[in-house]
Amino acid sequence: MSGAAPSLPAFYSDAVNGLAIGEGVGACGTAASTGEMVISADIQNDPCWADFKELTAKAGLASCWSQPIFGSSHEILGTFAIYHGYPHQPNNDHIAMMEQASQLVSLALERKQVEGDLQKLSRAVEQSPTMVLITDERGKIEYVNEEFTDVTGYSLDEVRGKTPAILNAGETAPEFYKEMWDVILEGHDWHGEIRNKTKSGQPYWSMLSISPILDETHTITHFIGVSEDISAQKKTLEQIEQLAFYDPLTLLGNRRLFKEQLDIELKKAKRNSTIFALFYLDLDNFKQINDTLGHDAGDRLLQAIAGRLKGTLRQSDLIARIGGDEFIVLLADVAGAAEVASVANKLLQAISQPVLLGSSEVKATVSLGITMVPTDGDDWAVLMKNADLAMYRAKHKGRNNFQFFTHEMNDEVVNRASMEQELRNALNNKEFCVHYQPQWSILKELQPVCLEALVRWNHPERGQVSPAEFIPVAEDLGLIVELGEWVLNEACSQGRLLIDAGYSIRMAVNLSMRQFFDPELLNKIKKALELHGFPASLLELEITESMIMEEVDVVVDTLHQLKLLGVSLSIDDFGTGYSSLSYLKRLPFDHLKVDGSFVRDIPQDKSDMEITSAVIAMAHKLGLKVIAEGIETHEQMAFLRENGCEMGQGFLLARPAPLDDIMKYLDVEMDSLGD
Ligand SMILES: Nc1nc2c(ncn2[C@@H]2O[C@@H]3COP(=O)(O)O[C@H]4[C@@H](O)[C@H](n5cnc6c(=O)[nH]c(N)nc65)O[C@@H]4COP(=O)(O)O[C@H]3[C@H]2O)c(=O)[nH]1
Repeated sequence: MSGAAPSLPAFYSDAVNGLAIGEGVGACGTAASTGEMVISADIQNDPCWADFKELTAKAGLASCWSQPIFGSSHEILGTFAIYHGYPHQPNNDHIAMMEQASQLVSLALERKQVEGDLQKLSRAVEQSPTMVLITDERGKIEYVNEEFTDVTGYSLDEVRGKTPAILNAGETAPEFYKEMWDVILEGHDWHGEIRNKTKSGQPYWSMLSISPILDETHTITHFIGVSEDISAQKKTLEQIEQLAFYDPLTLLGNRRLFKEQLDIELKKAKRNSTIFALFYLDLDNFKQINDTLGHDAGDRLLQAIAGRLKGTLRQSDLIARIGGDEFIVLLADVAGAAEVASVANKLLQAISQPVLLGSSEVKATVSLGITMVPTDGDDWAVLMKNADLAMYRAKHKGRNNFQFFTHEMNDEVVNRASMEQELRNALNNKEFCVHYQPQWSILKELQPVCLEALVRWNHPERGQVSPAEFIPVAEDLGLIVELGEWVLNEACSQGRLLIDAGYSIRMAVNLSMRQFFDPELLNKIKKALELHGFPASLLELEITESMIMEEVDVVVDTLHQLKLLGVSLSIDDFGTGYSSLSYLKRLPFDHLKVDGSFVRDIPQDKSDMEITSAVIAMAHKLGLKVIAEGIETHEQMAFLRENGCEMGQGFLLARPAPLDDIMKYLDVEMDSLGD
């Protein structure tokens, strides 16, 4: 309770102030609590004053009549009370007077409350952190708040009587405003984002809500606009979008953006019956460049490639970077395959021009797969798969070329899937066997010095499947580790049988990439040697040149550990990789096998002959003996001998065959073949 009573003693008012209302808390407390008039004609004998007898006696108050004051919604605002210094019972006139007085007080109190509310409201609007603008029904500005002035630079005096059109940045179409007015004039609220400008002409994004204010006859009297400057949020959103849809390194679109754009292009092409082409590009030697020149150089190369793509293609073509060194291009609205092929050629040309990365000049090439839309498909997943398959075909065809997708490529994938399944069962079903091909010393007398173990798959329906076909699949599936171990054991056990029969000959076994990087490799080799009692000195492991280019440190370490076992090592398919001389010098190889592809065209291809003789000379400088693969003719043999190649292998000398068939070469001197 709090009281306002100028004629009551101050100590009395102080004592009463702050008391909780309730029955028994004097006449006023009881009236406020019950909503009924309370007449205490004799305070000293009135139970509701029991706790305040002394206080009232001290104040000289003997009677109190208290009437509740009701607000317009019949809520109790307070009480109106009359005290007397003597016990006093009111008559009807007194009661009527009390009721009238309380009504008058109610009016005064309510008015004060409304004024207070209005004041609070206007202060809230004035100091609101959002912009508030009020116009009359013709759109003439009557009021703007401080925030409006802060953001736009316009004071109320400057804009009063003008329309909000002064804020129009001129970047929004008139139809937009027309639609907005249609909504508001219908008496509805409108929300939206519009581009405004400040007094100094600075454009900004405004998130705006406009509400018409209606009177009791539902006529619009005013409009109120509440808005916020959302330029900063917009900018953040744009940045997020940039990150979500663009590759920060090359500033090209990313996979997500490309997919969206492709969907639009697909619909367009369908509507207009046009065709377009999808290119999938993969850098051929990116890993090598990255590994040798570092990631910064790799990044700059990718930027350079992106620049070349942009420089070669039309502005309307879409380009995206969708992975580390993978780009994708959509060539919109093309006339046909010939045009597409010519663009592909131009791209290969542009990309293969040398790029200067710091002080090194690098030549990058790409393998490019092409799929045509809608001929090859009309859906993102299918098209991507097609282009990817075609790109892989381009890789297999020697890189730096392009290939169109064909449906046969798809069939191959299906075949491969079934081969995967069959391969998984082949070991258990004992469908593999090992053939051996002798390697011969060729310089003086022709003598078999080693037998290379070559695995064969006797497929129950397809007959013998070439290892060139199934080894890569076994490698991908990881099955090669188990298969390779089986071949190793076969070779050691057959080698042991040969020793027992009086022929001590080296057995060469191919190691696949997965086997080479298998942490159990050394243990497995030791175990095989022990199990079959085959001496390490007679086991040769063939490791391809491409394998030693992988994780350099692991390779060097593994090769040295193998060497410690006592086995000999040969570097296979030499000439097909990119190994550097200084690197080779660090590796403990015994033999180097010149790849058959160089031997094949001797003596027709002069450059192959030059390469072969250079490789032989280089190998000798490194202290390695050379084995030439794929010798098929006497001319080849003569050339290799002239160039000092110590050993040879090929159909001219012996084809791979089961060990029983190979035994004859071990019995017979073969001098006659050499001439
Ligand atoms: N045109 C022609 N070819 C000749 C001639 N002399 C030998 N060849 C073939 O050349 C391949 C030599 O083996 P590679 O280069 O290690 O190439 C091998 C090797 O990389 C892989 N491979 C075979 N067996 C195994 C194995 O047990 N483990 C692993 N990891 N790979 C194996 O499969 C590849 C192909 O093996 P094959 O089909 O047996 O093919 C063999 C052999 O039959 C010739 O005068 N002319």
